[in-house]
Amino acid sequence: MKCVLTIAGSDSSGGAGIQADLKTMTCLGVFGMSAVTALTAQNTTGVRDVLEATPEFVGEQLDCVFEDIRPQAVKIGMVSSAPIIRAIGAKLRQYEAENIVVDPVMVATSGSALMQGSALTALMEELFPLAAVITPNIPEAERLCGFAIETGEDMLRAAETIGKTLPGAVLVKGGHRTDCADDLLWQKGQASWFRAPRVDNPNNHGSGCTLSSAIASFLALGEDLPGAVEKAKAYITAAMEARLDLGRGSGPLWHNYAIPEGGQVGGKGDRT
Ligand SMILES: Nc1ncnc2c1ncn2[C@@H]1O[C@H](COP(=O)(O)OP(=O)(O)O)[C@@H](O)[C@H]1O
Ligand SMILES: Cc1ncc(COP(=O)(O)O)c(N)n1
Repeated sequence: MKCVLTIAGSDSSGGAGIQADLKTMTCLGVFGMSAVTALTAQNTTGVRDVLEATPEFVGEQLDCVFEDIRPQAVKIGMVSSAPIIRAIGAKLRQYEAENIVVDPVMVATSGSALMQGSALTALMEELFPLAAVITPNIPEAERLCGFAIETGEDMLRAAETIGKTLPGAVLVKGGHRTDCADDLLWQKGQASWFRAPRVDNPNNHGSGCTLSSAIASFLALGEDLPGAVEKAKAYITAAMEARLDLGRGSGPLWHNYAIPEGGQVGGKGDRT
C-alpha cells in the first residue's frame, strides 16, 4: 500500500483542504493521512473563521505519522503562519520526506485570505526548497513572479522566472484563464503543457487542493512528475465534468465520480 500525507487546513464544507485531499487519495487508491494546520469554518460561499493549530501541535502530528507509517509522498496546502511553516520545514527535513508537492494556498476561491502576509517569505525560504513541485494558480504565480499573467506566453515567462529560483519544478495552473484550462509544467529548464478544454462548470471549490493531492498520489504510486501531472489533470477534469452541484456558492467537485452510484460496498447490494 502506498501512503500519502496531507499537511493542510480543514474545510468544514468538505470540498477543499484536508477533506478534498483525503477523498482524492482514497479515490486514487492510496492510503491518506493528515496533519491539520488549521480549522476553518467555511462553506461554498466563503470562509467565516479560522482557528490555527499551534506549531508544536503540527510538529507532534508529523512525528506521529513519520514515526509509524512513512508516506511515499507529501502534499502541503494551507499553512497560514510563519511559525507553522518553520515547524513543518524542520520536521520534513528531519524525516527526509520525499515527493513533496507544495500548493502555495494564499486566497480561497471565495476571496478570503488563507495565509498571513508575513508567511509568504517563510513559505518560499522553508518549504519551496524541499518541493519536487510547487503548484501556484495564476494570482499566486503573479505574486511570485511580480508581473501580470493573461496569456499562455505570460504563463511561460512566469514559470521560467519562478522555476529558476527553485531546485524542483513549478506547475502554473491555468484554472483562472477564460479561454482554456491549460496548466504549464516547468522542470529543469523544460516547459510542458497539460492541455484541457474549459469545463463549463462554476463549481470549482477545492480544485487546487484536489489537483495537488492527485499529483502527490500518483508520485507515491511511482509515476515520474510529468506522468503524475498528466494523470492528475485527467482526474480533475473528469471530477469537474461530473457536474456535482451543491451549496449556494462555488460548489465542490465530485471526487467519487468513478465509484458506482450507491457506493462500492453495500450500497445497492442484492439481498436474496
Ligand atoms: N473550468 C475548468 N475547466 C477545466 N479545468 C479547470 C477549470 N477550472 C480549473 N481547472 C483545473 O483545475 C486545476 C486547479 O486549478 P485552479 O482552479 O487554477 O487552482 P486553484 O484552486 O488553486 O485556484 C487545474 O488543473 C486547472 O486547469
Ligand atoms: C482549508 C482550505 N484549504 C484550501 C482552500 C483553497 O481552496 P481552492 O482549491 O478552492 O483554492 C480552502 N478554501 N480551504
